[in-house]
Amino acid sequence: MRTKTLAIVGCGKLANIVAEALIKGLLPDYKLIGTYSRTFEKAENIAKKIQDLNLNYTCKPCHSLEELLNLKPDYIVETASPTSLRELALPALKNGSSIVTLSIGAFADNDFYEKVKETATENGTRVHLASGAIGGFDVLRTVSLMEESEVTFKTKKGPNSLKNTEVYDDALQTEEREVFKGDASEAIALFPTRVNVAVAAALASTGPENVKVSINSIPDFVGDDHRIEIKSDQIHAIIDVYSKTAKIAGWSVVNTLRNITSPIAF
Ligand SMILES: NC(=O)C1=CN([C@@H]2O[C@H](COP(=O)(O)OP(=O)(O)OC[C@H]3O[C@@H](n4cnc5c(N)ncnc54)[C@H](OP(=O)(O)O)[C@@H]3O)[C@@H](O)[C@H]2O)C=CC1
Ligand SMILES: O=C([O-])CC(=O)C(=O)O
Repeated sequence: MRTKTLAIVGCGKLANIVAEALIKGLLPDYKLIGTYSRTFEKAENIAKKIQDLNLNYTCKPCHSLEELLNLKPDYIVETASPTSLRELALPALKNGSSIVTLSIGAFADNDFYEKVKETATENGTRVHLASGAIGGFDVLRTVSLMEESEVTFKTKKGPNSLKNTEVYDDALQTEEREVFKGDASEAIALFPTRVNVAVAAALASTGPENVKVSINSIPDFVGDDHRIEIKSDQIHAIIDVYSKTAKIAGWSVVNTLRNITSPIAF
């Protein structure tokens, strides 16, 4: 398979996991040719790590999305935010770049989701939703094809990860509480960068307005636990993923990129 060119948008913690995996040789089918982040130095940091390898290509830190798109990467890894995905998806897909994204919450907006599908189809490009901090998209999608189902999504978080949201108050440090109950669209509207996983599970199954989401704050809880349950006439499946940190989400991008070029796809 021809080597694919790759670019990264949003050069924070998860992007660095992807870059380190590439440096370790885990993404042999890709050349990382460009980086872009709101803070230029962060794009430079990753680009420098690649340049220091003295490979036969250049990794360019970009000052704007437009500059990055001009590099015409085959794939763009988006590890910035749902707002960033909204900004880049259509221009990237029209530019001939497929996208691997973690900011799946942006697709809770059905009009945007449909426009993305249409644009990708028209331009022969694709959007890959990385599994992030959850998994089981295969079983969710398969059951949804088979028959009607009900899907619930229950998350446990520590109170500190809810700071700077409107549900946070200091009492959460000592008392367990359900801080949100609603559907996946309402959840991402309230927590724009914290429940991409709920929208991802919903898109893989019954849709953001049909998946019932519950978020529970537990004192001293470290990490996140996401429990997805799908029930239909024939199937009852539970996908429960605890992660101490969000690193699994960065690794899921590496896994997705490997799957794209692998002769055996999972
Ligand atoms: N699906 C999933 O399971 C998960 C999804 N996520 C998603 O992944 C994203 C990245 O997570 P993480 O790496 O931990 O976060 P970080 O904050 O460490 O990194 C995000 C980076 O993207 C940059 N950025 C933010 N907005 C924009 C923008 N509009 N244009 C360009 N750059 C931008 C940030 O700005 P700057 O350069 O100024 O620092 C920062 O460097 C999260 O926002 C979340 O949406 C996260 C965890 C799990
Ligand atoms: O890390 C997690 O558990 C989930 C997360 O941030 C997201 O879905 O945006």
